[in-house]
Amino acid sequence: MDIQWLFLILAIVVLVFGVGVVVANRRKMGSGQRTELPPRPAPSAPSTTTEEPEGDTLVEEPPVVEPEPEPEPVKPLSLRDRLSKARASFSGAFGSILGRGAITDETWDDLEEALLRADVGLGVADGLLEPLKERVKAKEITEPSDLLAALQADMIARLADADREVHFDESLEPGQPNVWLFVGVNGVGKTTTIGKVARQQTEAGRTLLLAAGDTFRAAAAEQLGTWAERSNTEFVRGTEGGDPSSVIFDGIERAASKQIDLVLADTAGRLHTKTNLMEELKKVRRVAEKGAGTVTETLLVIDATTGQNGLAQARQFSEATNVTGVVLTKLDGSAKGGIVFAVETELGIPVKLVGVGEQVNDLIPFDPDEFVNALFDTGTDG
Ligand SMILES: Nc1nc2c(ncn2[C@@H]2O[C@H](COP(=O)(O)OP(=O)(O)OP(=O)(O)O)[C@@H](O)[C@H]2O)c(=O)[nH]1
Repeated sequence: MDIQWLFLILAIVVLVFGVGVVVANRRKMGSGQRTELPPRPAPSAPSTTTEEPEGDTLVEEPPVVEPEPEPEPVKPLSLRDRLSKARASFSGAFGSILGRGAITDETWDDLEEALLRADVGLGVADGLLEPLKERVKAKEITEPSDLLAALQADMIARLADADREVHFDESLEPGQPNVWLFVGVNGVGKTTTIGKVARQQTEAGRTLLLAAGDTFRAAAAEQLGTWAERSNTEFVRGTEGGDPSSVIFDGIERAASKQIDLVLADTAGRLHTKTNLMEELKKVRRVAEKGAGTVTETLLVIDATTGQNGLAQARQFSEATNVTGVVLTKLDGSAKGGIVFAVETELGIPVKLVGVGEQVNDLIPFDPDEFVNALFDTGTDG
């Protein structure tokens, strides 16, 4: 064989062997890489893509998002929760009465004290307890628990039969707005109450205008303006120290021209001039009735924390103007919820709405059953 041919055959053998070794090494390396891959992120990792070699392509996995834990539902406070201070006036007395096991002289002292502390007034306290004493004397009631149940029922009965509707006259023509006047001394929560009513009435589908007839304090008008913005209602205000009646008159005229359903009118609780407040309120009412509107409610706003003082105010206001209902505010912070009984029994004015907090939904229709039951429900207070 020619030496050249020998070299050529040798070179081919070496080449074939070399390629075989390289391919075998590559295979080996390929399988080694796979085992050295970093571990896959756990499903809960926030990363949204996972790279995993599969041949030469990168596979995108859908993001693994763990569901957010359900937020604990916020339980709205019940009337019972809001009345914790008022209930405290009763719970101590009820505890001692039930603890004694029999109806004694102390039972009557405890009950009278609890009722007076809650500010129902002496007349109402006597009116509630005297008939019960007769029933105990006649052995119709013998157990302390039955006595408390009878008192609870009598308190509910005393508040029954009142017309608690806030009146809106649907029969008035467009251009003849209903007018609700809000009266009461400063700081009782008039402006806040108007804001809450505005929101509720707007949600009920009525169109509204708020008239800032309290011209004593510029801040009061500004506060009302903010409520008007929040509930997207029309708003009329006057100059500071201006005539409250004219602001309300202008408001009613504007509402009439725009065919607005309802005007909520804030009034002064104090005046710049020496004019008597009550005379001013009479004038407000006269002027409000002069134009296109009809006053269908005059709501007296009373701060429940003032107890019997509130009663004195109610008497004065009702003598000056035809008060058709009471709004009792701040019942949530008051131990003197008994004022409800004093106002209704002594003045015959129904409590129509109660304020139980500062938020827009914290104004609710007054429900005697719910109210009295909340006062007596001392079960879990300890
Ligand atoms: N806790 C509680 N606070 C209330 C309630 N109603 C009103 N308030 C608060 O009482 C304060 C006085 O309320 P306003 O609405 O400004 O009282 P006002 O009668 O208009 O007083 P002036 O603006 O001074 O005429 C504010 O801080 C209100 O948030 C209620 O039902 N519960």
